[in-house]
Amino acid sequence: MADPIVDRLALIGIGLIGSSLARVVRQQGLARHIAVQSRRPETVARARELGLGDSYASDPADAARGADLVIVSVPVGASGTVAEAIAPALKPGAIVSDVGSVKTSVVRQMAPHIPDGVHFVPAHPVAGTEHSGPDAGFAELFRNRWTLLTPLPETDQAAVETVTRFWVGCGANVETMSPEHHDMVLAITSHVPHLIAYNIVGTAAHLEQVTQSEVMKFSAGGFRDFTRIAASDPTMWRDVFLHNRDAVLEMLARFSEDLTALQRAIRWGDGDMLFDLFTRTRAIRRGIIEAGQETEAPDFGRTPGAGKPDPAAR
Ligand SMILES: NC(=O)C1=CN([C@@H]2O[C@H](COP(=O)(O)OP(=O)(O)OC[C@H]3O[C@@H](n4cnc5c(N)ncnc54)[C@H](O)[C@@H]3O)[C@@H](O)[C@H]2O)C=CC1
Ligand SMILES: O=C(O)C(=O)Cc1ccc(O)cc1
Repeated sequence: MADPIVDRLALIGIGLIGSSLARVVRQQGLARHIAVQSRRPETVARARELGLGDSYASDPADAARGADLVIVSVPVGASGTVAEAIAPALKPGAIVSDVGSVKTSVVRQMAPHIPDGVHFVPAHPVAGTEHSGPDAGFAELFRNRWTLLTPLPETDQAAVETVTRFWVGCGANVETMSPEHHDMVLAITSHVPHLIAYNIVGTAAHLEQVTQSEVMKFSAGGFRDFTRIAASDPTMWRDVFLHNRDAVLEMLARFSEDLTALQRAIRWGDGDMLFDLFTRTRAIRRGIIEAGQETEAPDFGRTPGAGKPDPAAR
């Protein structure tokens, strides 16, 4: 077990990400004390049953008081309200971070509330599943995954280093970039793919209603993969699209143009165009696997037990 990186860690929000952090922090000994917060008494009670923390609160300020590192793991649309609530309780020298899937909006919402003398290091672990809540977390979630940090140019370097060591302790690889760049990259690699999944499952469900066909019953592998992604948390994803609006709309416009080109190729029987694109995309996937960034068949949520709490980590 490594030396603790911080004395007192406050986890504001204890869903999939907050509870995965609680488990890995406990397992790796990254903090001496874990203060857990959640709004709803039922969730606090469940976190207590699971033994996720050393102390429990429903008021975010109570959890954040005296913490060296505060990690906010709530839907991105709630990050400003949470920052405002914890601000009076933050001690000088504390570090505030988050895990939100969108960064420009989170910085805009949270930064104005961060008191002088407190460091703000926004972060995004690019790791997750379609499950949510404190039961869904597991200690291995961040292992060999990226965590992207988006500190502002004036952010204290020592605070960035502490947050980097923290995520490395959780098993992640860490890279730093601007919030704007982050939001562009994630729009095409994560946000638009989720929108496509929500859309195709919605379209199929609509067809099912209209024709009484057996779309769902006989769905092939590709569609099943979409249904997994389209089962992701509605609140979280509503907030992602509302808060990364510009980048998502820009990437969607590009996507629609390319889709129209494919539509045309199909209509006019341009097999070469289809074959060339599919050959290039196959090479991209194989390149990713060869670079060791992905296994042949990611298994999130498919194997019974995957995505469930890790009893050894409690
Ligand atoms: N689910 C995923 O795969 C990933 C999620 N993220 C980000 O992590 C953050 C948390 O997501 P999850 O842990 O998946 O969500 P979750 O739904 O499992 O947990 C959310 C937590 O936030 C609390 N919460 C919800 N609304 C709130 C509000 N209005 N005010 C205060 N607290 C509120 C809930 O009580 C719960 O404790 C989000 O910002 C999301 O974008 C980042 C990487 C992956
Ligand atoms: O479940 C999946 O396939 C995901 O893509 C998980 C995920 C969701 C949101 C993020 O910001 C990062 C990762």
